[in-house]
Amino acid sequence: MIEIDVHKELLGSMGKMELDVNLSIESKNFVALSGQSGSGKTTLLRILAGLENAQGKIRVDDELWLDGANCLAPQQRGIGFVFQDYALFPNMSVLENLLFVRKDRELAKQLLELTELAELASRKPATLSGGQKQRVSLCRAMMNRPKLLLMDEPLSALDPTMRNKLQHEILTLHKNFGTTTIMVSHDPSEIYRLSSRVVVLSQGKVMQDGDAKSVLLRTQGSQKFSFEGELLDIVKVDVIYIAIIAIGQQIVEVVLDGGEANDLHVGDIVSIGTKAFAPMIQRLKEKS
Ligand SMILES: Nc1ncnc2c1ncn2[C@@H]1O[C@H](COP(=O)(O)OP(=O)(O)OP(=O)(O)O)[C@@H](O)[C@H]1O
Repeated sequence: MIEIDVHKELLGSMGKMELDVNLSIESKNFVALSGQSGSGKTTLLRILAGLENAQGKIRVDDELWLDGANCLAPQQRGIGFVFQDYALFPNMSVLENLLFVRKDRELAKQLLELTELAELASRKPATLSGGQKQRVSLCRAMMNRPKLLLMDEPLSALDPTMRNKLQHEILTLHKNFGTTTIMVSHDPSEIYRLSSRVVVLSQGKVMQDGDAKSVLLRTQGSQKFSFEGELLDIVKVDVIYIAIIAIGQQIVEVVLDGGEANDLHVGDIVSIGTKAFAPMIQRLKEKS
């Protein structure tokens, strides 16, 4: 069990902001940490890793990592940290990067095989692709068999196919090693696939905390589904209007009646939902 009760005054974009987080996390859980930019996600991970000071308490099983002024050094905490930018040692080979953490060749071999990196063991990071580098940093983080694995948007620089592959590898390592994992992510499908719990921060506070379905699902009432998107254009074709809407990486067209076309403006954030077969479109936020 990880018990976190930490406070720290931060300098947010709108002035002072209090990071104030109180969470209990069951061992072996996979927690996704989400929230807008500047909400305090990275700072919370850094406090857990011991890379940043804070007031309060962190207890991991029977160890106190933080207790008022007493702070356990990062290297004594049994954590693994995976950063967005890989943070590998450029002058060391893949294998040397792993052995730097712990001289356990057996474990390094096992990790490299699990992540299909065995062939690349003697290569330097500069000769690897982004996905391969991130796998190496994941393996390196597992080398000290961490109690707590912290990952700060580890897959955000990768293309969707590579993300998908690494999501499976992350889950395999998380399960095989019995780690408790906290991963910062903004990607709903990634969060849904990987996590058993989602914590959403806003302005340094926990705003939502629950399973992925209850936190992420946007459908309400009798709607069969709904997506949020940005209205890019309204095009008149003969007597009908067509809304062009960007949803994530996709663009869709929805037929509007004259009233809807008059009411909506390019730049509005809208939701597209359907009851039975008729799509409904509603403005969520007017263009500012
Ligand atoms: N040591 C610090 N002292 C004071 N303020 C800090 C410190 N570290 C970060 N901040 C501020 O705290 C706020 C939260 O930063 P943080 O990096 O934790 O946000 P985040 O949720 O990870 O954002 P992003 O998604 O953009 O990475 C920011 O406004 C940042 O400038």
